[in-house]
Amino acid sequence: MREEAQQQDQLAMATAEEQLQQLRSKAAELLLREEWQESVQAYSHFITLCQSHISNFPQNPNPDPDHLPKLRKSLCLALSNRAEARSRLRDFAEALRDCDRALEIERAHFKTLVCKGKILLNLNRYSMALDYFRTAQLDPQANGSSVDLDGYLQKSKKLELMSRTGAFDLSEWVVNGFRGKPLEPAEYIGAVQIKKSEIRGRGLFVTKNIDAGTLVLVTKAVATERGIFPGQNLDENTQLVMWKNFTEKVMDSMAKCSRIRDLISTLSSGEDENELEVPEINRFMPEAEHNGGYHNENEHDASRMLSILDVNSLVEDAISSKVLGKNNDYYGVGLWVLASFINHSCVPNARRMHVGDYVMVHASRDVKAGEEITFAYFDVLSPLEKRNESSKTWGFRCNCKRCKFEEKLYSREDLREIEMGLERGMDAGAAVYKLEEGMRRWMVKEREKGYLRASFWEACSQAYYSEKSAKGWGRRIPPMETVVDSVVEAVGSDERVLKMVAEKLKGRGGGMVEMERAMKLGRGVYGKVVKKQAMKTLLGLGIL
Ligand SMILES: C[S@@+](CC[C@H](N)C(=O)[O-])C[C@H]1O[C@@H](n2cnc3c(N)ncnc32)[C@H](O)[C@@H]1O
Repeated sequence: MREEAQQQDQLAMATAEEQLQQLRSKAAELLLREEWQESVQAYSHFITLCQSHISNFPQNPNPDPDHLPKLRKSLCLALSNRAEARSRLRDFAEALRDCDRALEIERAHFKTLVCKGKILLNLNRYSMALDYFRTAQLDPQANGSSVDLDGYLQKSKKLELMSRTGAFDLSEWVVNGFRGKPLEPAEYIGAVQIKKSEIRGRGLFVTKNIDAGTLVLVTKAVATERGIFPGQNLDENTQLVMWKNFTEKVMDSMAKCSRIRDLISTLSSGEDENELEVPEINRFMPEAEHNGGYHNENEHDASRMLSILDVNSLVEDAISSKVLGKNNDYYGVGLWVLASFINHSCVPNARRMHVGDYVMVHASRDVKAGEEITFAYFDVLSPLEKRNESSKTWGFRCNCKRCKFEEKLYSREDLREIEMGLERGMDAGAAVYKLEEGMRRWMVKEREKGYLRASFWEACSQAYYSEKSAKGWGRRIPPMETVVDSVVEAVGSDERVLKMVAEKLKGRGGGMVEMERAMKLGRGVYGKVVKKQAMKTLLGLGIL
């Protein structure tokens, strides 16, 4: 009778064994076929069964002494493979959990170490990724493995260095006419902190003096949505579809990652902005420990999320940004969390450059320690009234110092006369002359002259573009360089100002001073990530 029971037990074990085998082969096959979702399901089934075998082992001891270690090994490999499949589905949080469980079973499991390293690289946690690749390299399997471990090691070292120093260089890509892949940037946070802003709510501030072109931050989008539309012709329906896709992508990233949920929860939804908490900058560091502590589901109800996206999403190709090497018909929208703390100002001091899914924010002029970093949400080389209209469409009334200054001055009849004159076709040189005269009468300070010249940029550029007009007005209007320097001092470098200076330089030739002015303006527009020779190529000054 006892023998019979034993035989039945053995039969049951053999059947269970077979079932495990079959499940494992099926999951492995799905993984090989890159059917990630199905493979996750099959591995989950296998893992549950395997775990129940392990926990029932004391009641059903197997005569094979290696049975338990074999089960544990299979479980470790299954967890590792499920992590791989989950990471391909970009479900990094669950994939990391699987890696950690596999490493609990086998501390130096080669495949899991590599998988965890790759996931950490994807999450921009470069130094942690480096640690895992280094540990994997110690494994004897590393030599015979098909994994390009050296490649991963080099990549994480390079990214770790870039993330620590901000030493990015896009020059090669620029010089090669944007052929091939641009450099893959690392996330980087320069000398900045988040503080209460006099403009509104919170803002980003520099903690030390920086010069034009210095990188302030590089951060990866939570999600982007892009398309090519001939003539940038996006009808309302297309816009709606893009927006819907974009919001779905953001929601998906939030569902998968508690860190993203936590960071998005710091953003403004446009309500009571002055009362919002001021988060520590460390919270946004890619290597920051995340305690997964965000739990309030209500905070992220759909309507609040839509408001957050409405207030904080950025269009890639905008007035204060540059997407190098893009097609003219390109349109892209995205959410970059840390960049969302940057307020608008009509005297902005920063611009951004979009490379892949990353945004690089850099100073567009020299900035002093303690100053707030701002960029232009809309065109600031335009008069007050036009800027007021633009800020209205953004849902706020601009609270910057230039607007306050110009509002006070706006009651002046003679200022309005110049505007009306220009509308009626007044000669641009005459308008510039009247403006300069007016500024003397109104006792406008040197610094503030740049504000008004930026407001009348259209007239200024016409007056200086045409040699005839510039010569005709001779000494009655200031030299172009004076106007350019004061406008750039006020609103930072701008492509239109740079183009004018570069064209004059090409036309008349120029000395060291002129070239240095053009290069500094170039650094303000493109950032120091484009070095001197590449900058000359961009400005078409290669032959000078
Ligand atoms: C992307 S957020 C900027 C960060 C925001 N201040 C915060 O505390 O999260 C954009 C919002 O900031 C405010 N804002 C930005 N620039 C402004 C300006 N120049 N004047 C008034 N409000 C501004 C507006 O409420 C706008 O909707």
